[in-house]
Amino acid sequence: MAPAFSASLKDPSLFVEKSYIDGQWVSSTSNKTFNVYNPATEALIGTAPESDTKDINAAIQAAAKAFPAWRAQSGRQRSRILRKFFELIVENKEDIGKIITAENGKTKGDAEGEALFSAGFFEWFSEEAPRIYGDVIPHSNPSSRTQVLKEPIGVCGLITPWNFPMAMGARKVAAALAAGCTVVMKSDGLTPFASNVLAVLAERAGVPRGVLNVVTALENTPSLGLTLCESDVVKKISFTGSTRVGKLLMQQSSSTLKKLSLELGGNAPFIVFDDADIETAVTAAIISKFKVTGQTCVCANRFFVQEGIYEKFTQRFVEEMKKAQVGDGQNAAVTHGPLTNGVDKTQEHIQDAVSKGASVLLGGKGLPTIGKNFHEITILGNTNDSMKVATEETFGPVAAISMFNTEDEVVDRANNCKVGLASYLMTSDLGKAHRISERLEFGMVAINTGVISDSAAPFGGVKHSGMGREGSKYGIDDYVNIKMIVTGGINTVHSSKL
Ligand SMILES: NC(=O)c1ccc[n+]([C@@H]2O[C@H](COP(=O)([O-])OP(=O)(O)OC[C@H]3O[C@@H](n4cnc5c(N)ncnc54)[C@H](O)[C@@H]3O)[C@@H](O)[C@H]2O)c1
Ligand SMILES: O=CCCC(=O)O
Repeated sequence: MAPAFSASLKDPSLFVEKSYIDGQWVSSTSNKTFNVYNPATEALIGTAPESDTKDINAAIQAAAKAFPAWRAQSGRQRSRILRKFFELIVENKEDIGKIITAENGKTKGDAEGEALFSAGFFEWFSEEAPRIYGDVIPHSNPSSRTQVLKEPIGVCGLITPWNFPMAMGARKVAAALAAGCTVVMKSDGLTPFASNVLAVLAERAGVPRGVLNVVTALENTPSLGLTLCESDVVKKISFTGSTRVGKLLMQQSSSTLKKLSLELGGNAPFIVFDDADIETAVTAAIISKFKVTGQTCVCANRFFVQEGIYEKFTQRFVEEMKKAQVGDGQNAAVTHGPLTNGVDKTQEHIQDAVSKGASVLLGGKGLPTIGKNFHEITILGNTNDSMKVATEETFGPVAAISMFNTEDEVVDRANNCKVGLASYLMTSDLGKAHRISERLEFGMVAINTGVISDSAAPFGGVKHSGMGREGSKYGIDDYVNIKMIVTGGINTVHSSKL
């Protein structure tokens, strides 16, 4: 028998094959489980409970029971716990990285980077927790006073994806806990174990029982999502994933009129103007397109390169990406791991583009000799806006490059999509950078960089990319209700004049 995966960890207790409900590690009451496989080796990593509606209802009840005491703690008290949480993630980053690589496939560097990215949200929100200020507003009537309080919403249902199995949960949990909310997190069935590490470390950091509950499921995911949406006890849903599922959750939440945060799909334009610094543009393109082998929601999807720089940019981009090494993310020499689940869509998009006239400048094929989830790093030239690489998010390692001539043309083409999450523009002209940024219909614009995310920056989209913001000083707003208190009958004549 192969040694258990947990034996490869410095601290095997970080790897737990259960759900975490009301401070206990539990199986599903149905006793059903599902298997989790390494996308690189296809080896079984472990099994997790196939939780059902009874299990998630137990988690909802636990979160409701824990809410009054958690909200009653001061922001400073919650801050100390969140700070400890941050420190524990940093201390355990190597083991966390190993778990992320095993279940998601991303490389060691990306996986440990994700651990630190996750830790950053706990650090940031530990600093925000004591500063959830209200307001005092001058009333129109001189004998009245108006105060505004920001109060925690209550129990929150968090649904997270597989592409950042720890960080997308951390982004939500840290903000929710800082605000004084309690949570039920439904992790992704492909990647449940890094989410479970959050529960292990929450307990060690001193998060009281019931405040954070983590429920695992694969096939039962839709029914658990429905239960969270339809529960009157759950006051808010925060979801990261596709636009299709985000819309479904919004519909399902209408009967209980929940507050929603939806971080959904993107179709990011990456615009390179003639006056761009070529090396800056190539470096940014590599990061934004091929991070996690093209599986991030902020990955560049459509490259628009101005006529005068098209050949030079394309040639340098291809030259650099030829150095990429695709393989098992555990291997230190590997720069790009397998796809967690997107080889078919990647192939479909390439074939569609080629059939409509695109040229393959690099890669183009799957890599079944390494494993069914591997795909070559691919760059396509001469793409156009009718191809699937332009109309849909590929979520795979394909850079689709097309040429443009004028500012107006590129702004129109970039905005010509239903979604609006991330966008990138490369130029040395400051005026143009501002002008174009203001015309782009996207929640986020990156100028001369391929790195868009930071715990201090508001992350989120417009149009069909969703609503709400995560991280930053705005991130808390998604987890509080505003309460107004008006006091009347205040005698405005000072006592000395009475
Ligand atoms: N905006 C962001 O921050 C962000 C981050 C990561 C991924 N994404 C988007 O997610 C998509 C890729 O992920 P995917 O295809 O796995 O997305 P998906 O929407 O199918 O899955 C995301 C999560 O939703 C869960 N889910 C699926 N059906 C559900 C249902 N009926 N009820 C409740 N939960 C359900 C899945 O188990 C998973 O945990 C891309 O479009 C990407 O852009 C967005
Ligand atoms: O994939 C979604 C989030 C990725 C990021 O914040 O960089």
